Amino acid sequence: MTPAEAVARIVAAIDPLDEAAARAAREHQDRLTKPRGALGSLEDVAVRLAGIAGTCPAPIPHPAAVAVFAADHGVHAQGVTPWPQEVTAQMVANFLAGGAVVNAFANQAGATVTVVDVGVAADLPPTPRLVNRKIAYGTADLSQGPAMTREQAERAIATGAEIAADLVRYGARCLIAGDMGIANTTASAALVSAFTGRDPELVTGRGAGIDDATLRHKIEVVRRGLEANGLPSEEVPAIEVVARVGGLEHAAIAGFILGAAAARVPVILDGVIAGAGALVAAGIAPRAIDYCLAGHRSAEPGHAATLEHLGLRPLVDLELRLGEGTGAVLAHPLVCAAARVMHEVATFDSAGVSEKE
Ligand SMILES: O=C(O)c1ccc[n+]([C@@H]2O[C@H](COP(=O)([O-])O)[C@@H](O)[C@H]2O)c1
Ligand SMILES: Cc1cc2nc[nH]c2cc1C
Repeated sequence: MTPAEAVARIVAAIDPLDEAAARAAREHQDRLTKPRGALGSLEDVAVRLAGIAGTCPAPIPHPAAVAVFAADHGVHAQGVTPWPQEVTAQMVANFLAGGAVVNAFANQAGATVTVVDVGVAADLPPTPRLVNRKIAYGTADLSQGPAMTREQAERAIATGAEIAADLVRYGARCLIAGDMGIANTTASAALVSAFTGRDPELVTGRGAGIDDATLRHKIEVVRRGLEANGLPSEEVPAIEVVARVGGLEHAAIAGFILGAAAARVPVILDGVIAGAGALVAAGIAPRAIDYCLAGHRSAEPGHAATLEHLGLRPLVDLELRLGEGTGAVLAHPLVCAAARVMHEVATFDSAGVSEKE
């Protein structure tokens, strides 16, 4: 099977949400011993989970599995980040040793962390916990032309979908999309601008920490990258957009979302990189976004634009700007709580509580 055929097969496996289960969940919410709507957007989460699972109430989406997709970026050469490229590989080692923030948050949430090398620019020592699916030693510089070939993008998408299917097979009931890649907020800004049509100035941020002068330069690099790649354009398909200005981790995250949707398992999105991956997934299969929950809103400005464009409401807003899946892992207990309400809270009838007059 070619990578293009693999992607087409995953897309064909994505069904719409189960409307009857979602309707039953909304009706059940309204019978629970609380004023109607009192759980705010957690009620929408419970309804969404029922539509995803196709049952009411939905199973509690536990345990969660985090996949951290790691890759490097040719645009690093443009001086868009103060961090050396080696930090991507070094942080992969840190994830594998259990020493990163995502490991601590995942331990708290009872989630596993799987690290997937889709494009790190170094050979990583093989260890049983690292999934080596390297497609290239980093992308080409998007400010000069296409970051990758269409086939590379398709392979990364198919890889992300396979990882999602594997994690579900191993018992995950909720998937979390994380990333690691020095310079990937530049590629994210280019993707967000390409898909939302917003000016690079509005969607480019400070990433892992830059001064005002470097931010101005980064905005110009994003602008040059879009121009060099003929974007934005309605005529360019989403796979081609991620191939031209995205990263291998963005493409893999898009595939991971498609894979979660095909398996009818909820996927919690992290920050601007996962969000940009979701824009790609939406361009390939719009209904895949129905299987997504926005874990948090990142401080990176392109993330708010992304969530608005996708119509997703973030569960947590703590001004995080780390990536790795951290914001999504923090939201996982909230998603589980929303589901648990539907199993355990009494109804007005069962508890003998009088209803509003
Ligand atoms: O998730 C986010 O919204 C986010 C915001 C800022 C930075 N990051 C992380 O920081 C790295 C990229 O930052 P930079 O400045 O090198 O583009 C990459 O590893 C991301 O996971 C992540
Ligand atoms: C130290 C460090 C940790 C990270 N985790 C995700 N992106 C990161 C970027 C840096 C620089």
